[in-house]
Amino acid sequence: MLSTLMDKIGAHPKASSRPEATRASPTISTASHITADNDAASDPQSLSSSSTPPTSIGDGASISSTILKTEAISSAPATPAAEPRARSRRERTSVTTYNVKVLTGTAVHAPKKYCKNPDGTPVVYKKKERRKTISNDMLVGASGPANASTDSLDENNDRLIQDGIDALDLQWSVKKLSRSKKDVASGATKIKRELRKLQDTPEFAKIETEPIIHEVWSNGKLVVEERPRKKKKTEEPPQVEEPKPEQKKVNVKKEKIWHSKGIYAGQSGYLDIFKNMPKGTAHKEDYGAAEMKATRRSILPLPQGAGQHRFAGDAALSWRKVKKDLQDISKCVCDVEDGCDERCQNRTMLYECDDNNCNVGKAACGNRAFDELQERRKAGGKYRVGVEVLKTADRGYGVRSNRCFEANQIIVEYTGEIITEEECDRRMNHEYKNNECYYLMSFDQNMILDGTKGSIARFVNHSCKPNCRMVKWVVAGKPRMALFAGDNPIMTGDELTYDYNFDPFSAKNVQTCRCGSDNCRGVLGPKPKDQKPVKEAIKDAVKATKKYGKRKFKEVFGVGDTDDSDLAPSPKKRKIKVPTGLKRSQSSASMKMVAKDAVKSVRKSVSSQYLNARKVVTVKRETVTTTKTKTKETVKVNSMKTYGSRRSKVPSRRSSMKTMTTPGTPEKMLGGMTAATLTAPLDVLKTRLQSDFYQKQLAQSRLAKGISPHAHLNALQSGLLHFRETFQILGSVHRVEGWRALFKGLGPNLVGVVPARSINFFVVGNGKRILADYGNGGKENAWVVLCAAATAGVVTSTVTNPIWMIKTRLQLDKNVVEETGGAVKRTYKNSWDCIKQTVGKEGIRGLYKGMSASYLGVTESALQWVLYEEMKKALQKREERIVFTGKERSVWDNFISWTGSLTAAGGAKLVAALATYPHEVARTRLRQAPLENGHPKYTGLVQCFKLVFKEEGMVALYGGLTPHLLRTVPSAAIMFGIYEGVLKLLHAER
Ligand SMILES: C[S@@+](CC[C@H](N)C(=O)[O-])C[C@H]1O[C@@H](n2cnc3c(N)ncnc32)[C@H](O)[C@@H]1O
Repeated sequence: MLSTLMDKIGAHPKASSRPEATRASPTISTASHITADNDAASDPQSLSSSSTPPTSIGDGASISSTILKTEAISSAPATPAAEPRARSRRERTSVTTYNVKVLTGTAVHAPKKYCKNPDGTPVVYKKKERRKTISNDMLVGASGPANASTDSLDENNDRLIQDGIDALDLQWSVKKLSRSKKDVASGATKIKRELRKLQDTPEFAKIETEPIIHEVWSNGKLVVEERPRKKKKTEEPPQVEEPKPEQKKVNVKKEKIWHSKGIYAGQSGYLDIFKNMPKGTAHKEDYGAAEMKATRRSILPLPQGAGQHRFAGDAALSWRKVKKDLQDISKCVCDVEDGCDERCQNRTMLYECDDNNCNVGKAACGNRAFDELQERRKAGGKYRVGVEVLKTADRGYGVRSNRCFEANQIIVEYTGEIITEEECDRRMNHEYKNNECYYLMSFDQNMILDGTKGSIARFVNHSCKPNCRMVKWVVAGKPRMALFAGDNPIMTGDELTYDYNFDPFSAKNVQTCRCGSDNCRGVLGPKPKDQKPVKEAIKDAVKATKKYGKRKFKEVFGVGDTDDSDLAPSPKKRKIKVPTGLKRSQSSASMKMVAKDAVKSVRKSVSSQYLNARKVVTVKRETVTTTKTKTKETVKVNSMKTYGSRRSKVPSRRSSMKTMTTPGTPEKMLGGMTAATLTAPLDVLKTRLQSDFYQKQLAQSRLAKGISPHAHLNALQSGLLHFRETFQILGSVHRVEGWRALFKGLGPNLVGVVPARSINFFVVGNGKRILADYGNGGKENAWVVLCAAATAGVVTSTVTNPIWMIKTRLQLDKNVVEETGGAVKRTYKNSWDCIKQTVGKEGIRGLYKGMSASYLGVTESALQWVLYEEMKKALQKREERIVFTGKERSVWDNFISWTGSLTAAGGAKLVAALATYPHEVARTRLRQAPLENGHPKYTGLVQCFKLVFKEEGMVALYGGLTPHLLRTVPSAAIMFGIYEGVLKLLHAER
């Protein structure tokens, strides 16, 4: 405005050079306001023209913006006419002064017309006085002219002050202000202290202290730009930083402690199980010390997989990926109207439809259960998930629904870690060795699905009348397992169950079923076979399989193993428990084997293989009850105890393992002693045939009879001759020495068999565990078994060699028997005499003769153990195949089942003996210790082998093989047979 005015009056020297009019023009006007006050004396004209209160937005803004003022000031050079001289800082601060004047109504502009002397001449202020205060300006002025009309001046002053008060929006009136006319006249205006205080505040002056640096108006709108960054004070040349020595970051990972077992293992979210329980319902004894600690402290639930299986250990490496092109070989042929219903080939084959194999597309397809489940999970919420864990009265934990499910609707996926059998074994022996319940289920490709860190589905219990079923599907080429509602809908609160179709494999593993249904089978066992008629769906499936070649019929359903009630055939589920007690002595390999076979069979179907030692132990402890009801009651009490307290007196799996490896159980002893007694004559014969005395006698007899020596015969002839001679000697011993001679050395044999067998079992059993634990990461493989067996052989030989030494000498005693007047004179009267004579003549070392050969014989027992394990596995697999296929057991099957162990034991011994026999001959000769020219003939193991081979040929190194085989093979068979038989009897009773 000022500039415009100046333009008009021609006071602006370079009007044309002024920057183009913008919204900043009010700035200029403001600047004019600023100058107005201070230059009032020098330029009252300009002051009067520019001292109107702000009336426009621009003005207002200008008043309230110091920045604009600052800008205006800084832009002063562009409008030199508006600022004839440089203003001092002091002047700029006068803005406040101006505003106060305006506000109080004492501003110079307003009273100009009044500030005249009564004669009409303008009042001339003394500069010094004027600078005192605003009021003083007026007051000084007012007191100036002596002839002023005091009344009119008072009136004017009052009005001016009232104007100011009004401008301030204060609820004051001039009259109320304690100001007397006298005061006014004397220039001592008393403005309230508060008002005076306010005068110097920016708020009072409506000045915004917060700087608005960039304020741009465009098209009538305010555009606020971002504040520019502060400039660096001084721009320093970029410093070349010296490379710092790399500090290695030590990643100190805080190790979390997870629940590895119990209800919260694997669940998402930390829960305090006692928190929300009504008072009195949380019993510590129900949960066990570990769980209590875990929930009370910061132990977290195990991380739950995102609904997917996870590979653990080497499993991922061994997993065969299904080739995409193979699985997507064909699409279903459904119509949109069908919506992939029961007739959908994918559905029949338990393949979930997806974009690759579905003909109708997602919107119309009704065969995307896992997809539906995923959507539900994604949406989240307790009720969409729909399941929760409950604690049952007598079956441990269980799962119930907390929403309704339609018939056949997917409920929850069974997820967990996919592990190899070896890993499974390791976990069983290490991580879970103290656990009472295992959640291991046979899965696919010989792998095990370990649900311990898996989904809640692992808690689903068995029922003989289930409301759900567990089905394995192939989803996008991967096997997945889920619990589906049965043929009826499920209501909120129902406990979810499915038929485990549990195969206990052995009577001792049978668990009592407590499902409480009217058709309860009484035990957790397989479905009765007559309940499984072949269904139309299976036939369809067979057709479909043939047609589409996706999965073999057996792979999908298992042979004839379907549930009548199932629309989609229910695959067979199998549960196997840990063999306990002495059975364990067959090593955990048999458990592994069971798992393995189950897995293989389950490739056909779903197999659930829960290994539950707790129940086994419970069942084992039960007393024999005659009626089913009574059994149930007994079991209930026992198992409730077991469930009730994890610290119950019921032996844990660990203790059962101890039993398994403890030596000296009656079964073993009885087996070993019976075998030794029955085969004693063969043992005598073998020893004699191994000795050089008998070999010499036989050679002489052959010479006398004109029979060619073995060296001149072919293998067959030599074998036949060997047999004939063997049985001739057997007859002659009986004839010449009497039947008692056939049992020479039985005493030490019976004495020795107990410690020998016990030590062997003990060392093998514990050796395997120790070697696996400390040398093979907990895995028990063939090498572990071999090393354990070798160690057992060395220990057993060392401890028992004196016994066998005495036995051998007693058996060979015949060669020094002399007939003297009808009386039989023998070298040794009995075992004790033999010991005395041996120690007396040869010292204690005499008792350890032949020990080097015995050590060599360790190879035989090691080989025997390994072979036996392998054969047992093969037999077990056979058994499983029979059970899984559900075929009728033939006589042959039963025969194999009963004689399998005998055959395995005998077979293993046969092969091992044939492979290592020469050490037996060397051992007998070293123990026999014949003299030649008054010196021991055989001085060491190698010398013995060489000499026998040189003097008598290779055949002599196999002397006594026939009776040895005749004895050891049946002996091994009898021993294991009696051992297994006694076990069967004992457990059948239990
Ligand atoms: C996979 S677990 C199920 C969850 C288990 N109840 C728990 O507490 O962890 C399987 C075990 O639960 C027990 N169980 C399940 N259903 C049962 C039933 N109907 N009767 C008796 N015990 C059952 C058996 O001990 C079985 O070995």
